[in-house]
Amino acid sequence: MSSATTSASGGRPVLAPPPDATEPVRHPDAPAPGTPLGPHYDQCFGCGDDQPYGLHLAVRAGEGVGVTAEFTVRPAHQGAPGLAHGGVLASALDETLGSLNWLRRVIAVTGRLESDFLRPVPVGATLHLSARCTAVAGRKMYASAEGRIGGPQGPVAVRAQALFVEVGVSHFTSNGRPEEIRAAMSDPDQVKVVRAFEVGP
Ligand SMILES: CCCCCCCC/C=C\CCCCCCCC(=O)SCCNC(=O)CCNC(=O)[C@H](O)C(C)(C)COP(=O)(O)OP(=O)(O)OC[C@H]1O[C@@H](n2cnc3c(N)ncnc32)[C@H](O)[C@@H]1OP(=O)(O)O
Repeated sequence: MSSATTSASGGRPVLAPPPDATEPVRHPDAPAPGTPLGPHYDQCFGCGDDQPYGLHLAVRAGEGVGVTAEFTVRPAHQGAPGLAHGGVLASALDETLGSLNWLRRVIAVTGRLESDFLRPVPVGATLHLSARCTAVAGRKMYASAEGRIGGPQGPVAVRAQALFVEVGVSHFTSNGRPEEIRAAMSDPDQVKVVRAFEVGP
């Protein structure tokens, strides 16, 4: 019987890139460091402007295949009184990590996300996030992220390692609820986002 940490990788620790992994490549048209990436979908819980209880994460391109982001914890994000819910913090890490794929112009979804919660994060605190892609192997993208509180140089409160898997647009059109897919396809801004991915490197 395979262990929980090796089951999806044929015996290899799942978040360690395989020997044939390569360095991530930043797409030539990736936005300059410091540029806001903007939401990939206005209803996204992580980055969407139209999600009232969402994280409204503001992600910016960094150097190489790296990003930074800020997320301010609101009362809707509590787990214990006055403290952020761990699942919400994991969502902030997931969204930040997911946005790395925009710099590669690859559509990818989270396959595995491992999170460490090192310090409690109070309501009102801003989590200063940074993420970078560490390796690519075929459709798999390996990445890590951390979130600091009290300022960009403050102590690390959360961190994560993740594996994203490249997918086509059909991942969404075949699996998403038809009414949201129809609405997204009739939104010219959303179609622009999809086209940008489809041009590819
Ligand atoms: C107009 C309408 C369209 C709109 C489009 C808008 C564009 C928007 C742009 C961007 C959106 C991005 C959204 C970001 C949001 C933040 C990120 C999220 O939260 S995403 C949601 C959570 N994640 C999922 O829901 C995935 C659910 N899982 C799956 O769908 C599949 O399991 C999937 C795609 C991950 C893999 O399935 P397979 O059948 O394609 O491929 P297999 O062969 O199973 O895996 C490929 C390789 O990956 C490894 N792998 C897969 N899962 C693994 C795991 N959990 N752990 C370790 N390795 C894993 C496998 O071992 C395999 O490796 P080997 O090639 O054999 O070496």
